Amino acid sequence: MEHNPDRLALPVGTTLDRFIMRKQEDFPYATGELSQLLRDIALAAKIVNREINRSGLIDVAGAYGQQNVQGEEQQKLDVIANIRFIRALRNGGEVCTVISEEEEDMIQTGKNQGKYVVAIDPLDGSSNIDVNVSIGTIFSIYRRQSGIGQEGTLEDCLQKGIHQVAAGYVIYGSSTMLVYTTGAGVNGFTYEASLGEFFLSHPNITTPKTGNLYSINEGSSNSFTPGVRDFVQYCKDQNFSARYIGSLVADFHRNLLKGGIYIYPSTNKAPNGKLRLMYEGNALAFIVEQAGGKASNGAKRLMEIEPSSLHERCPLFIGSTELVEKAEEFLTKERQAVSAAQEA
Ligand SMILES: O=P(O)(O)OC[C@H]1O[C@](O)(COP(=O)(O)O)[C@@H](O)[C@@H]1O
Ligand SMILES: [Mg+2]
Ligand SMILES: [Mg+2]
Repeated sequence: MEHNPDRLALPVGTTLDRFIMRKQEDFPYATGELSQLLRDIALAAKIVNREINRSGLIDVAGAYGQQNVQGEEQQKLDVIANIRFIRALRNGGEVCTVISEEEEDMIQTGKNQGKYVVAIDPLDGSSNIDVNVSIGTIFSIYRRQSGIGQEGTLEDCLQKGIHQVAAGYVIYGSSTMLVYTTGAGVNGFTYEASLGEFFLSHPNITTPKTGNLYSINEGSSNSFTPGVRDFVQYCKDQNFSARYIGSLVADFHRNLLKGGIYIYPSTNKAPNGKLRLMYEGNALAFIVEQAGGKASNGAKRLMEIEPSSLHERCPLFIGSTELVEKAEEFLTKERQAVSAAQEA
């Protein structure tokens, strides 16, 4: 944000609700359901924000004692956030079906008139909850393909990222922000807890074409493929800074604003990487592209991957266009070397 010495004297500004309403006025034939859906998500985000803020004081921190569908240890806040977002989406009435990282199957809201399907990672970076480090929520919104009046179908849920009508994330950090796109740029809103409102703080976010930050879990470097290893070496040769929080939302948000690349590659342990296409990858890919950046699985545009299951994983290379393209160059060389070896 540009420094403005008068800023402190200014009123806080445009609320998220007013911003959504103004955008709605740009589309007089739109019915307002998507706008209402974004408001429902913002409401759930405020509730989850409250739970996170006081998690050290009341019994909502720590392990829940069960594993989710991915075989990962659930934290109490994973479960709470999942309940809160699903409840808000069900009560809102615009959504027929929700898919969540925390749920094995589709969740039918019972609102069969709803035109939309939502994919959500209710709490991202949950290993950072107990240590007061930034965590987040990630969501994608799709228009249903099946006819109104019945439950949403698997086909409604398994759409390519390019079909998202909106996507966003909430970062619960040193301040709480909601960042979203409906395909006409990216805007960020900062939460003012005493007023209970998100205010427009980062209008028209654009990401730098390049940057000097690289974010990858180098603890797994023994199982990186040669292309990834070479790209990481390239980053070091350029004297880039390594930054890795371990909460995708927080790592992504920093790089979006400052320029850089985030990588979660395929490794020996996780041949398709760790991140989930439907709950994490596609939403951030839509946002980064709308901000002028790029997202890829190393071989193709992430949003063009045809999903085949709700919880499928994908390698992720996301951030400043020049850096993602550079990483893709190294991966292309790796693939060429593999096929040359196979032919020999
Ligand atoms: O510890 P690792 O393997 O680097 O994993 C960190 C990544 O895993 C995740 O925590 C997965 O998200 P969840 O907390 O939603 O399961 C990402 O947010 C994060 O970037
Ligand atoms: Mg996550
Ligand atoms: Mg999660």
